[in-house]
Amino acid sequence: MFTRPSGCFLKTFIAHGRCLSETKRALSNGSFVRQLFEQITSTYTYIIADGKSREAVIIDPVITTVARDAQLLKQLGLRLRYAINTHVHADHITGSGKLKALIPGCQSVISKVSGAKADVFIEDGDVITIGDKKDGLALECRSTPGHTNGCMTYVWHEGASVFTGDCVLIRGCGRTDFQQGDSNKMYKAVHERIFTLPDNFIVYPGHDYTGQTSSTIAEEKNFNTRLTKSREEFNRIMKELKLSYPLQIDKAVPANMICGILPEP
Ligand SMILES: N[C@@H](CCC(=O)N[C@@H](CSS)C(=O)NCC(=O)O)C(=O)O
Repeated sequence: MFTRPSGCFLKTFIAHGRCLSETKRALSNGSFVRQLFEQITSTYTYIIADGKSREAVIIDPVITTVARDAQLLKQLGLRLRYAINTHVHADHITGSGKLKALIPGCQSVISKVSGAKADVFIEDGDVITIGDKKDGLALECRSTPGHTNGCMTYVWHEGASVFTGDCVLIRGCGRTDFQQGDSNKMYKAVHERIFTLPDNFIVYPGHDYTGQTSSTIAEEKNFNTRLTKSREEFNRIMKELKLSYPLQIDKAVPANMICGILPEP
């Protein structure tokens, strides 16, 4: 049974006009989402905590901000169970390997399709649970290929929240021009697996380059500048994006295939 979420927005630290750490969704049972920002690659990391057990997961940690994240988990009295990646990132190295080394009991998670190393491999329809088996916190895994083949979107139904990684971004979407990128697959995945969620669900993206932090399904269904178009128009937009390659792509992709564990120099 789902409980009704009550909105609670608590800004904790602001730098350069951007909130670096913000509690977004908090439920009356103590469960919450904390959004954290990494400034070099404009990446969002999320801690999702189960209020009752104080167990937590982290989505898309970045290697350079692992110390910050580990300290916050400690301060909040949270036991990290899973470091989850939405996909094999091309712009930054994942922090999941480093978090595993720092926090005993933490396991890394990624989709099986990604081909990357991890402790736990997930597939479409799997549910990641923490806390009590019956009334703990549950994240549904939805395969949403297009940016990469192995992209997963995570749905926290009880918190009316969806973590879209580099699939749906606020008013935009992830690029589809490398790493098995495919705009047809992305369009289908978004319309069938993300835009079919209830309108009030909060969309938490993997990045934002314009200073925004979250959106909703209703907003993106109405105002997304790419995904509201026809499939043909969407394909044309994605083909003509002509973005330069991420600066760290050559070291990030190979490192992320092995959980962000860098070989000794
Ligand atoms: N300049 C950044 C890379 C920016 C970029 O390509 N972002 C990706 C997600 S990370 S692979 C993307 O999909 N962008 C979509 C868009 O429309 O901007 C860097 O050098 O790291």
